[in-house]
Amino acid sequence: QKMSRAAERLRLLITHLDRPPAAIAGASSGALSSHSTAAPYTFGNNLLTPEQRLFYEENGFLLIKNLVSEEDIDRFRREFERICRQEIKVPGLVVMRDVAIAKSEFVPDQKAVSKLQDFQEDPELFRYCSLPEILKYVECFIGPNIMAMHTMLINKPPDAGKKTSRHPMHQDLHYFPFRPADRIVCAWTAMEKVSRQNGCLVVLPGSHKGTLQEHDYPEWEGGVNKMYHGVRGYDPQHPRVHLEMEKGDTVFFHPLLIHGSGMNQTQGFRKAISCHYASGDCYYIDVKGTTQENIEKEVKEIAARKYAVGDEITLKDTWAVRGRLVQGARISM
Ligand SMILES: CC(C)CC(=O)SCCNC(=O)CCNC(=O)[C@H](O)C(C)(C)COP(=O)(O)OP(=O)(O)OC[C@H]1O[C@@H](n2cnc3c(N)ncnc32)[C@H](O)[C@@H]1OP(=O)(O)O
Ligand SMILES: Nc1ncnc2c1ncn2[C@@H]1O[C@H](COP(=O)(O)OP(=O)(O)OP(=O)(O)O)[C@@H](O)[C@H]1O
Ligand SMILES: O=C(O)CCC(=O)C(=O)O
Ligand SMILES: [Fe+2]
Ligand SMILES: [Mg+2]
Repeated sequence: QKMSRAAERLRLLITHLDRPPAAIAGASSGALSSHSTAAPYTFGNNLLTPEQRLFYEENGFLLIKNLVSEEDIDRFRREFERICRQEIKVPGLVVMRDVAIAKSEFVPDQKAVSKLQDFQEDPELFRYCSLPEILKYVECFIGPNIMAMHTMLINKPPDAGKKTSRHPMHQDLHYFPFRPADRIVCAWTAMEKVSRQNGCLVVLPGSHKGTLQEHDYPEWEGGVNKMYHGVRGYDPQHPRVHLEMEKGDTVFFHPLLIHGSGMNQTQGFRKAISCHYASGDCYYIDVKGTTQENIEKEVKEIAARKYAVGDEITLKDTWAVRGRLVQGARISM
């Protein structure tokens, strides 16, 4: 059988150097030595086609059409609405409002909620993180031991006129005190059609091959949401790709991939659900003295207020309590 060009290129890239998942399950140090092979960002386990694998290696993301069923998405949407109406209370859940309305009167309605974070204690929403169709792809990027570390349901509101619905270009690794980066992946599923009009994801292809950059609040006149840091000195000339997606389409992306989302110029609330996964054999790092110190400071301030704890809480603690094993073994996380 004749190989496609992508398959041939990939074969040349990974000859003799591939890491079969079986070998990794028993030898975690091998799994963790990132960039030790010519195809460092993926595992060859026969799910990804050579074209898909090469695409992720080169671009740092992979879009899979129609991965999550309409029925599941409708269930997540109904659960989200129940939470907004305050019919259920979920331990640990963060309900975020857009900065443009943060100081106005609260109404228990989805119009007041721009994002849910940390829904790991909500069985219905957390079902997303354990969906077999998601996990089989996650395994291609981070191996068989899988922790769900960070969960979000984003309800990007119609822009209130100050462009605060934008999410500045950033690398998710800025928020994570664990490594290696190559054993972390985000799954992001569109809960409805997302387009440039309602603020789809925007990515800089190939940026995952760079290093973690300095992040800070962008200097935006209309205001910026809490913790929405952007890469410093963002170059608007860099080629961007807008990821327009249909309901159920899912993009997997690397935590160093620079991405953001534009303004929502429609009257609808643009919904997506996502989970960041890390390998169970990742390890925590101390971010002191690194570019991540500024976000650590903010996280600690919020944790101190929310849980009335002092400086003894570490950034690592805030992650270790939220992480949930969804497949394989929890080794060092
Ligand atoms: C990879 C991944 C991690 C990347 C990302 O997700 S980047 C974004 C990360 N975002 C987050 O982690 C969410 C952070 N947000 C939160 O923790 C919460 O929404 C809070 C900002 C703490 C507000 O929650 P809560 O304290 O329950 O709300 P309150 O209504 O009592 O407001 C307290 C003070 O915060 C202000 N506030 C609320 N929402 C926002 C906002 N969106 N942007 C900026 N400031 C905000 C609010 O005005 C109030 O301020 P003061 O009255 O104390 O001056
Ligand atoms: N100074 C900046 N720093 C960081 N990110 C930025 C900056 N300016 C814009 N962005 C981000 O770049 C991405 C694209 O922004 P933009 O507002 O152009 O959206 P868009 O979807 O391309 O809209 P349009 O169709 O109007 O061009 C968004 O993620 C936005 O938040
Ligand atoms: O859904 C979006 O707008 C992007 C959110 C995002 O990138 C994030 O919260 O890290
Ligand atoms: Fe992000
Ligand atoms: Mg624009």
